Amino acid sequence: APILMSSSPPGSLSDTASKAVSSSCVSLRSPSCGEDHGHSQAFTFETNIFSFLKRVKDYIQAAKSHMYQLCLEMEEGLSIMSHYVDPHVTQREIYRLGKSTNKCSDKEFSITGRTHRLKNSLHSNEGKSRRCILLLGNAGMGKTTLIKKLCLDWSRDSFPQFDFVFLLDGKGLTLTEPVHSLQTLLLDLSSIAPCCVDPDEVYAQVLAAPKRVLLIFDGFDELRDYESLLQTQEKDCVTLLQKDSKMQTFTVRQLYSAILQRLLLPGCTLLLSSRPRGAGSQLLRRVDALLEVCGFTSDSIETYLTHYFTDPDLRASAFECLKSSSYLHHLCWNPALCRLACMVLEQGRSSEDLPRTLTELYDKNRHNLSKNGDESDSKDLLLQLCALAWEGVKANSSSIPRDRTIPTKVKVFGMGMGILHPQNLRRRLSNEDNRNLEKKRVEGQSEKKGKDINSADCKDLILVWTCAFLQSYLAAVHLNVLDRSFLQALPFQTGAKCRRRPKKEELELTQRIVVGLLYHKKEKLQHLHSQTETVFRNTLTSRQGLAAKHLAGLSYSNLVPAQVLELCNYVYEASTKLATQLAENLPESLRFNGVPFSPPDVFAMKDALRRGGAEGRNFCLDLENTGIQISGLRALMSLNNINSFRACIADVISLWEQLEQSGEEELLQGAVSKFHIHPLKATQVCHIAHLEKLVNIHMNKSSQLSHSILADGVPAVKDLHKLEFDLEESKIEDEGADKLAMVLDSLTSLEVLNLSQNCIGDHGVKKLALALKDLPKLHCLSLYSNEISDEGAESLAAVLPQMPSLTQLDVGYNKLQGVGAQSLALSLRDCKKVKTLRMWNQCIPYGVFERLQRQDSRIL
Ligand SMILES: Nc1ncnc2c1ncn2[C@@H]1O[C@H](COP(=O)(O)OP(=O)(O)OP(=O)(O)O)[C@@H](O)[C@H]1O
Repeated sequence: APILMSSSPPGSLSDTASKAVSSSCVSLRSPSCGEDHGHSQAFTFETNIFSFLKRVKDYIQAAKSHMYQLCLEMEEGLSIMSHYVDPHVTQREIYRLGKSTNKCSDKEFSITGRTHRLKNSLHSNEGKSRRCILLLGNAGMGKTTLIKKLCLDWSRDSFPQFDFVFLLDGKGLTLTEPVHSLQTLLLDLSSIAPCCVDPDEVYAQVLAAPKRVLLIFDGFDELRDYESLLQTQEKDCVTLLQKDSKMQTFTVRQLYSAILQRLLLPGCTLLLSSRPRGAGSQLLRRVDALLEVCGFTSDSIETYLTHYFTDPDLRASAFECLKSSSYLHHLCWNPALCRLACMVLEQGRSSEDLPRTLTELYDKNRHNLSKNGDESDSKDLLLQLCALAWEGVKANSSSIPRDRTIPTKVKVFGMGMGILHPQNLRRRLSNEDNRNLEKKRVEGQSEKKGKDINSADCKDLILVWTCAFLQSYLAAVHLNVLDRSFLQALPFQTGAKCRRRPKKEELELTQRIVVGLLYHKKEKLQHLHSQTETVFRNTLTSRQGLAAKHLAGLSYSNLVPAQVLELCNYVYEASTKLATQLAENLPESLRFNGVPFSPPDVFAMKDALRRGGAEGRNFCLDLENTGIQISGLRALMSLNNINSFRACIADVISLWEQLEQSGEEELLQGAVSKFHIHPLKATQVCHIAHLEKLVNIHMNKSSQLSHSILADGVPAVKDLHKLEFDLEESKIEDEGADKLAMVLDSLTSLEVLNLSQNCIGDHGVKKLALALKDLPKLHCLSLYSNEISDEGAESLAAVLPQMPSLTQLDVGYNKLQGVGAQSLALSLRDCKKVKTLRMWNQCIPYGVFERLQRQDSRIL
């Protein structure tokens, strides 16, 4: 709820409705009208307003109850009311990469690691309007569910700031006919809009107060899907749209595009959901807040299980099983996989029989699928679906193209098995339909799907794969069983140029599962195969050989960190043999900075590192900006072949605190001595506070950590040679400089300090100057482009001779004038070691700088 709470002040429809009609009120009262006449006209008008208001209000009420019904169900058989668990949502920062340029290059904006893992970060920025919110999350992480919950809450009056909520689906783009207007888009295509008695009136109200409208775009698979909508439109189309948005001559694409470009309904609030892959620089430039659904924590998994298993015995055994199967437990971080794990646990399997990989998790599930119906018939239908699934993965599509003809039998089978789901893109439900829907719900019936897909409305129905994981699994079965182009299933196949581009999620999953299927439960695959047992086995063996050879031939030094992580997941899915091969080849220094780490990623990584350890290998890990959980850090630190590591300072401190509390001395010892922060580049304001906290521990000033292991200080602090403050969107200013000055004297190894472009003024530089003389090794100091004037320059000049190692000082582009420049130059005479002093700026009077430079050539 807080996502939207602060975005606009609460109001009521009556306020805005009266505002909406007030302009027409003026035009209705003609000045030529006589008194009496005017009175009676005003009377009719007021009656009109009342009925107008009533009709719009009725529509809103109907929309709410309709939405309530449609959003109650998370997926078939699971109700939000009973099964919803609050997912972990974090706020991320969007920032510019190159701050000194004005160019808007594609790379200028990037989504970087999580800035903070605060659950309530959504409360921040109170009062700042958030007109466009982007919700990111991988497949199955719960974006749609979160949106449904939000809609459900609106239907129960939890968002008084919005009179209207419309939900638009990315799949709507498959409707290509130019027959829509903004009005029909909102009132007919919004998947949660009810039937409307008087669309014109409702639409007028929407236009009159767009600030009270929330428009949600869901079902866009990747950021790049939005990106193509943001490309500029043809001029004519824009003019037409702005002139008359009621004309039914536009395509859904044109309308979506105009809304996203803020040409239509510019004042409304937009909530967009997407998977994080694909470039999104244009979109990110337009976004005010960026949220990420990070799935379930251990606690939420427990809550989910408690809701799922109502029988106490089953629940207890499910908890027990999950505890014993570490990887399965880690997979449950993804809500869709958590649900699947529960379905497997429901079968009351013994711990040994639980899935150990993603492939096995789906394998167990497929086994249920193929039980139904006539064996050979269902096998054939399943294989046809598998082929379709692979087509979709290749085309990066989570639905079956509308022009793709498929035998009805396959459709019905797919829907019956819960593999495909029919989605109606145009909801023109009559009141009668609504009543029927309600009746069915009350009676607990679900719609008869086989009939649905063949009904007259078929052209508006689209078949969607119910789950990305399942689609990938089926595609993998296809590649393994039928497809001759098995080679496509090997990772990192594409040419050097495409290599660095992030792979589509389904393709990555498919590749993992293909290799998983090669090694696990071969009998099950053979069941789908038409070859003889010997031929089948030979094919498998030769493919295993191909996979091993392919991995052996990879050039590990050319892989980007995300690919190294992908490989770890890949081999974990496959076999011990491949895993050992990987462990031998892993680079010693593993820099994952900026690569998101989920709990299963940590598990697979740990497995690979552990195997490396068995081969006598040691590793250095960089886990900054990976969003790794503290439990994940702890798991990796429990390995004894990690030489050094770095991660978010605040998280590492929390880990130390946990280890001290639990009395795990050995682990604490390792986590302290192996941690390093050099070179440190602070990019966010919170990093200053983190450093301060670390230095306080180093100085034994922390109340939380008092262990004897820390008595000699923190090696990471002692070994910091280079410190840079390159804050995005923000500056450290005098306040930050003040804080920094307090910790500087602990950084005894510091050689390079870069504080350029940080709005530091005289006050800040005075404090810094006092601390700088205590840094025995500092040889390079940059205060380039700050706000230091003569006073600050003088305080710097005063300490310069006391800085024994300084060789380079940069105070260029500040505000010092002749006096400051002269003091610095004078002081320079006593600093034999200094090689360069940069101090030019346009405030230094003409001639002064030149004279100083002539006197001392070190001045630049
Ligand atoms: N908060 C939640 N509480 C309980 N179950 C959840 C929650 N979020 C998701 N799920 C389960 O996971 C399934 C998948 O979630 P959802 O469809 O919302 O994911 P998504 O992020 O929209 O994925 P995709 O990108 O593939 O569309 C849901 O059908 C539901 O069973």
